[in-house]
Amino acid sequence: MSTKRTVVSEQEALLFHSQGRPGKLEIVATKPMATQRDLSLAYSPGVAIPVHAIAADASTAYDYTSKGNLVAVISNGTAILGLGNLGALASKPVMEGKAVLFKRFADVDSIDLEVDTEDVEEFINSVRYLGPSFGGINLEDIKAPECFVIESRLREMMDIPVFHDDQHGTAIIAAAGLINALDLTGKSIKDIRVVVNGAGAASIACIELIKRLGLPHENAILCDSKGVIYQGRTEGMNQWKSAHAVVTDKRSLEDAMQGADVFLGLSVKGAVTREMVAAMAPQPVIFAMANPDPEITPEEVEAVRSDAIVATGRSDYPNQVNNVLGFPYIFRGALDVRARTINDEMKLAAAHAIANLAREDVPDEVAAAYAGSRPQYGAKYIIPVPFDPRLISHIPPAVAKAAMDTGVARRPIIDMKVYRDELSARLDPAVGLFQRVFDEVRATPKRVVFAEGEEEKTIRAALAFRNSGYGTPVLVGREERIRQTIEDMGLDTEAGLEIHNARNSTHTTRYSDFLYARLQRRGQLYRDCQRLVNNDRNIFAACMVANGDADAMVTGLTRSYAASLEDVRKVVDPVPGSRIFGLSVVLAKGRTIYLADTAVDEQPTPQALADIARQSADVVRRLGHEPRVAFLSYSNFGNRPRTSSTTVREAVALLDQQETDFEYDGEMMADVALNRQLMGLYPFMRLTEPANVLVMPSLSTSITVAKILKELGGATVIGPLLVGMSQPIQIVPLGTAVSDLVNLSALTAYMAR
Ligand SMILES: NC(=O)C1=CN([C@@H]2O[C@H](COP(=O)(O)OP(=O)(O)OC[C@H]3O[C@@H](n4cnc5c(N)ncnc54)[C@H](OP(=O)(O)O)[C@@H]3O)[C@@H](O)[C@H]2O)C=CC1
Ligand SMILES: CC(=O)C(=O)O
Ligand SMILES: [Mg+2]
Repeated sequence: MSTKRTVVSEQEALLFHSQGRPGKLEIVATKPMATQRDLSLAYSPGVAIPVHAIAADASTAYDYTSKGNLVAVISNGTAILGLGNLGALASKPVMEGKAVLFKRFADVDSIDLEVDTEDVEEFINSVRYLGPSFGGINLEDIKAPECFVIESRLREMMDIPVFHDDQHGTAIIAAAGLINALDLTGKSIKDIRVVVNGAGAASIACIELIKRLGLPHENAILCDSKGVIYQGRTEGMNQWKSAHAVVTDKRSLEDAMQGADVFLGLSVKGAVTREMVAAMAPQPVIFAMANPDPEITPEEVEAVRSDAIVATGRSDYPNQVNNVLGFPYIFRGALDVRARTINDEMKLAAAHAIANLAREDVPDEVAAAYAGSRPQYGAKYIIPVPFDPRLISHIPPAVAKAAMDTGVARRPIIDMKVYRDELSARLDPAVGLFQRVFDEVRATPKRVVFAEGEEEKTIRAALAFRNSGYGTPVLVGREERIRQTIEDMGLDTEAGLEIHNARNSTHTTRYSDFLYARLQRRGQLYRDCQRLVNNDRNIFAACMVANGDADAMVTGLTRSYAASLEDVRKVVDPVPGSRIFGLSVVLAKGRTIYLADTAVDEQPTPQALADIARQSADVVRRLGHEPRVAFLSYSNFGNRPRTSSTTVREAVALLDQQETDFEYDGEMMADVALNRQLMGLYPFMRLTEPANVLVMPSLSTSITVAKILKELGGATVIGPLLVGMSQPIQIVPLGTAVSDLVNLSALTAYMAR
């Protein structure tokens, strides 16, 4: 529930998709392919053995291939979101998107397949023979009524789950939201009057599931582009619409909305007016779920009804009723029991699991996923957000259990508690961490000054910073030049950006006075200070922060780290008693590891290493991790004592003499620090879990390690964060990419809170 709306521009969306490797997906091998032997095992001749095994017993395909964790997202693009029939190829970004959401939220591997036909038989024939490849089929954005025929025929033909997400995924989430909305308004499903706008894939499935929950047939009115679906209507009808036709004299959506308790919109943008909402019953429930733009916005509803419970399909309003809350977890549960199908019992189990989760108290670590504001079950929180880390351990077990209870599970789960723990462990904790940090920045936006304001990369980062709702970017540079660059790049307007030209700023006298007071006894005349403020953008930007005109600063794209640091140090001091150093954040293999010092001290003394450990532990805690510090060297606990390992040992001994509130130990090698089994070789080790903070013996080691991890290890390396300054100021490495610059700016803003 972000308090600030995230706006993405068209350019950003295109750049996001085109940058680096085009698209959002790649395929990665799970086995080594390095040697002749690997090749002999993976391919001929070794591969013949699993071939024979599978031919003899089909169920072993789940053991020897990726089938059991692989879902195909298949579309023909005839109903892409609410954008209409734009064809198979145009649907690919959405299908790739669904595939990556499968991975991100439930660790399900997924591939998109776009089938270029609108013919029902051709489509069915393209999919029906693909069963051996996959553990499940997620049909997507196929328009009604063809989708009903396609899904039901494929369900009959295939022995794996075939699930049209726009139908059932949406129905499950809408049902979960409705269960809670009715609970909150004290209305019974037996008594309410429901209007559904749209009579396509999503709407028909929603109304069917809600009727299964107890809504009487005659209490629901469906509308489509021709108005109310009444008994006897002939225009634009089909058997699925007819099944929900009622006897009524209402003919338009406007008529139907009179006195209705619930509105479910699965149609198109702007289909509902304020007048229609005003005419609804007290405490109306309005789910305007058309994507990307709802039938009516929450602001418009709010203008006429303060007693409504409102949901949309979007992530930037409270109550996101979107099938992303369901499909990753529903398939996770179905795959884990090797289900033959996803039946109604499994769908209802998922709906209840989601509804129940919203009623549970939100623990501290989960509150973090909610943009700093702890959600409380109520009108603005009827349903969990997609980033709620509890979804993975709540929904799949409910789905799996229902599959087992209804006899469609081919491999029952023996111990649900163990299964739940395994599910939680599947999520990458780093993603959650940064989501939390960035959400908190959005909740308390900051003014961040970008010293190198004329650089194209800086401008892009500043616009992304603004669009992400992190705060107001302040660019230092010449206005004309910056405006021209923005125009040349074909980018958005500069609205929401501030530009300060150091040469004609009204602040320069104040900053020169400030700088002179600091530097007069360091050999600088007043006019030297004036020149620095006027000419050096790092000095000007740092003065803005030091004088309270900005909350934080970012620089470094165009100068060496050391030169930028030297500039900044003229204006800002370290925190008294603290040391200045760099802390890099490494995200790799689902782990977050912090490396220090990656920026400043070439050959730290034992005291410096001890200080770096202590200060790193503080920062890591502020970022939401419990620090476990390993002092690294080329030896383990004195087994090869030389000068450099002795320095590290002395650092540990120094910390031993101080009062500390975090785990640390050393010296040790990196593999011992990170690998639980190897840790076991040293039973006296004081770390209870593998380390997450690695204090490196020297600058050259730490920077080398960070660079190798990034280039060869596939790790994301953020930073280094500059630690120990009395103001939140960050220096990025030369040539940093725009996305890293945005991440570091957001982290800087976070540190400024
Ligand atoms: N929030 C979520 O999770 C989800 C949202 N959706 C959204 O629901 C919408 C429909 O998707 P889907 O069911 O897959 O698409 P379909 O093409 O299957 O159905 C679209 C339906 O909308 C109706 N419609 C179109 N224009 C209007 C109008 N002005 N007034 C009333 N009804 C209208 C069509 O009427 P007719 O039959 O007369 O042509 C049709 O019944 C999309 O906006 C989609 O983004 C879908 C899935 C999930
Ligand atoms: C969310 C989704 O699947 C849709 O709008 O089509
Ligand atoms: Mg869809």
